[in-house]
Amino acid sequence: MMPAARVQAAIELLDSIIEAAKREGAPADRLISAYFKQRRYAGSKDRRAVRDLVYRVIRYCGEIPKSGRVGMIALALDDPQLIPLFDGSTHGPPAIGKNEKPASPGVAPQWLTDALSQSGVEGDVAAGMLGRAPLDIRVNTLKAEREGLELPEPVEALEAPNALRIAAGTNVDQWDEYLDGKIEVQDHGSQIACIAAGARSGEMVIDLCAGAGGKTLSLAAAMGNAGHLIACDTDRGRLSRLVPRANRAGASMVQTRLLNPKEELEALEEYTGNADLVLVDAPCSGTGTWRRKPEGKWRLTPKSLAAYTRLQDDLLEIAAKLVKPGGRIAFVTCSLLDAEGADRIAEFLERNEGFSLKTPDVPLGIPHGGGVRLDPFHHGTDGFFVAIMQCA
Ligand SMILES: C[S@@+](CC[C@H](N)C(=O)[O-])C[C@H]1O[C@@H](n2cnc3c(N)ncnc32)[C@H](O)[C@@H]1O
Repeated sequence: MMPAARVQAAIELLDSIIEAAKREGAPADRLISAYFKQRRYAGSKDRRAVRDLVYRVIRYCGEIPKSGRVGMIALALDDPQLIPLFDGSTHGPPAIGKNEKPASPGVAPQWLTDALSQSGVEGDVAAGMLGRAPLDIRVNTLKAEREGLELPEPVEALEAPNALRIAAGTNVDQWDEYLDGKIEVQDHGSQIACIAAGARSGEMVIDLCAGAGGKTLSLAAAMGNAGHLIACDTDRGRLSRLVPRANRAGASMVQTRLLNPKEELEALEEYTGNADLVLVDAPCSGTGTWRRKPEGKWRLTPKSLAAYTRLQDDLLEIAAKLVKPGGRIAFVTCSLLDAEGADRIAEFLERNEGFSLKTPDVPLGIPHGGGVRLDPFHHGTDGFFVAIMQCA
């Protein structure tokens, strides 16, 4: 593909990403894969270049652009090398018209930048949310130790005791060490959140929102496979992906339980008042994961944010019923909005006088809103809020 054709392809893709963001359609990475499946003539360099342009525009524009073209024009005004590629050639975009209004640059739509700013996220910290994510792995201590583990590529040891960072884009899932379950892909921030939860051997632990088990496997390793670890979720597909991962990791202690929304406690009746630890890794807006899915800033609405916060409250109430006296709740969201962190905790503690905050014992993070916060700018991790509440 000629460079101008790549720009035009990126504009077309942006149009579909913008449409999908408005009507809760497919995420950008899926739309990009589908686009190239139908255009086999595009080689790997073309795909990489188009993808890169698409994500640069998404990162660059704050408000959702009116069209892919005005988004690309905004980027071109910031990167003049792109301007001559609006050349009107057969497969390229028409020249930029004098009256064409470019999309406005920014971190996120105004309502979200305001909410972030009220949560203490501004300037470099806010801009850092749209950087590029590294690739972090966790050494699975059920099968290996970080010290002395030989891996095919150079790695950097991080603060979490089993965390390593490697070059983004490395295909670790083809490494023997991955296939043997000695390593897992897990963001450093997610590893820190599990450390904060402090799961110990022999405990009764409920991972209430286990998904495909990213944190479950980390908890199983911390527990040395001893005790009880119940991985729950309302999403059958995600839970079913957890099972082979647990097998590969040798996490034989993990039991899964599929929940029905609004009937979670019925399914977990036998554990009521019995858990040493309930991890609530709650569904959230994902503002802390914009490095991986920057279009998330265009997909979120005040209404969907409010729905997340209601669900977070409900899940915390469920956790409060499961935990035993002296036990604890670890509340985690991958969000930097106080609405999904400090505010949820404050309201929970108001409703539940028997619980008190415990300072998370973690090697990284900034105390914030009763818990700790991690962010891409300060810590090079995804954005996370983690709080621990102990039952009297
Ligand atoms: C942030 S994700 C969990 C990620 C996972 N813990 C990990 O580390 O990979 C939140 C999960 O909550 C699940 N969920 C949504 N509503 C739920 C509910 N009412 N009860 C339990 N899980 C729920 C979602 O299906 C989703 O998998």
